[in-house]
Amino acid sequence: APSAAARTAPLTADVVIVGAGLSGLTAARDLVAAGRSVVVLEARDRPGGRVYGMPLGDGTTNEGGAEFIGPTQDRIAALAKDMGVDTYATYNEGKNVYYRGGKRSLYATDGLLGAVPPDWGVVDLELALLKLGGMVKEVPVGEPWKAAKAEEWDAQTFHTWSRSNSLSSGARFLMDAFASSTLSVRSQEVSLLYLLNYAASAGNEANPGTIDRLINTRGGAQESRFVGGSQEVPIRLAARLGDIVHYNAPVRSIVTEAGGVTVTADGITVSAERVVVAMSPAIAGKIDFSPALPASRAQLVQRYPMGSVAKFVAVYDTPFWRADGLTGQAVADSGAIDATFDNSPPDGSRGILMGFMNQANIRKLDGAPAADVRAAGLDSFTKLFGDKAANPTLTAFQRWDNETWSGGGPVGVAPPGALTAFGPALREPCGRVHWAGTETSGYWTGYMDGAVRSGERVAKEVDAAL
Ligand SMILES: Cc1cc2nc3c(=O)[nH]c(=O)nc-3n(C[C@H](O)[C@H](O)[C@H](O)COP(=O)(O)OP(=O)(O)OC[C@H]3O[C@@H](n4cnc5c(N)ncnc54)[C@H](O)[C@@H]3O)c2cc1C
Repeated sequence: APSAAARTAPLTADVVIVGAGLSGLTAARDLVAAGRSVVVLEARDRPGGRVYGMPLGDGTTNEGGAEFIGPTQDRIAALAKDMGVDTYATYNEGKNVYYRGGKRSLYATDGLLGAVPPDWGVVDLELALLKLGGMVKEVPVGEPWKAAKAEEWDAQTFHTWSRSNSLSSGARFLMDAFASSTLSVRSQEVSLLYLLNYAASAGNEANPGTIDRLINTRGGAQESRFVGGSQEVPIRLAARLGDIVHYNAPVRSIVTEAGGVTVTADGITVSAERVVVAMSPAIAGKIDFSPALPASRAQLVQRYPMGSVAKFVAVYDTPFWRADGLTGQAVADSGAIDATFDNSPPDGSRGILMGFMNQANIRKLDGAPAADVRAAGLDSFTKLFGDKAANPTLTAFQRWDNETWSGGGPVGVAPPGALTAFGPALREPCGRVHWAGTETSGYWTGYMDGAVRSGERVAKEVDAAL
């Protein structure tokens, strides 16, 4: 930690980076490598932002925020490799659990069509997804507002589209579950164009994005995990950057004057040529800019809300569901948890179940005492995986919707009308102020990979401008 004197003396650098999440840290790495002097200001007392190892209470941690990495996520993969953080396969042997209308059933994950839930609505669903997949191909990655049908698609929610393109309650439930489990919003809250772009972005320069790559475990975004937890990546990167990263330094104002910018955080002021704001639009909206930002940017931040997400985990002596022939993955239409994964360590030396509490489910528990959250989480696990789930040795819980410096998660989600009118303001620099963060990425927007890509893009942008 910097000394008190260092914290009060004004600093000077070529570039100030606001935010030590993956996007800000990556930008810092590349700008330092380009020979620029950099100061990183981070509001929290730790690096990583939405990547966080939540304490289990016994000295170990489990992923409380971002967790998985999958194929075509090349930039986070390269960064992790550089940091010496290995990956291992997400546990995916056996059957998944489907819980709908009070009925629990099991389904295979390795069928001809992949993991298809046992619901009469799936035929209907597959037809709708086929149509959706065709539309995904028409979206220019990272510039959805340029799609030929952008206006039409941005004029409706995914809910509106899913109701006019399916008849069965099963297909509708599964499409809502798709929005909920990928974006942590209700389908009513998200623009169809945003969702299409999200799928278009689930790829790389050689492999166009697909809905399957977004939702799948095997072959998709949930395929692998990081040994030691995803937080190892930002922790090691921040350590490598050393004392240019200042913690407990929430930036309050950014003033642009003729010769440069002055960035003021609690206890520390930095003068620089350029500033990179590396966070979601909604959280960037808390910073006071002088002169005021152009209206398109000032209003974008009012139209890009974060999803509502939390993770609940329970620790058991063994991953007992594996012995029962289950992957530990489930989809549910009721209870506090609507999707689950096996979050056990690589050697399976103990069992850890993770449940997502998304959108309305987590809002119901707003302000609830810890004991009530625990009871609601264990009630879900028991319904899905049986009575053995009722008696964990430890539980832990991390909600994001009331985190001051995240405001929700996993990502900012555009409602109808936002992308077509304000989308370009996501990345367009405002004078000496540049923007990073996963929300600004073309490929894998919303993911760690998108955050890293955005840091790499902004570093080039700033280096060229200096
Ligand atoms: C529950 C959950 C599950 C997820 N699962 C996955 C997953 O499995 N795989 C995946 O790839 N991604 C996942 N994500 C998404 C992933 O976490 C993000 O895409 C990525 O971490 C975003 O990085 P970022 O740098 O863009 O933003 P952030 O991580 O939000 O970083 C922004 C940083 O800026 C700081 N900050 C904010 N305001 C200020 C200020 N005024 N002054 C100084 N500092 C400030 C914040 O504290 C933070 O450290 C998940 C996210 C959540 C919440």
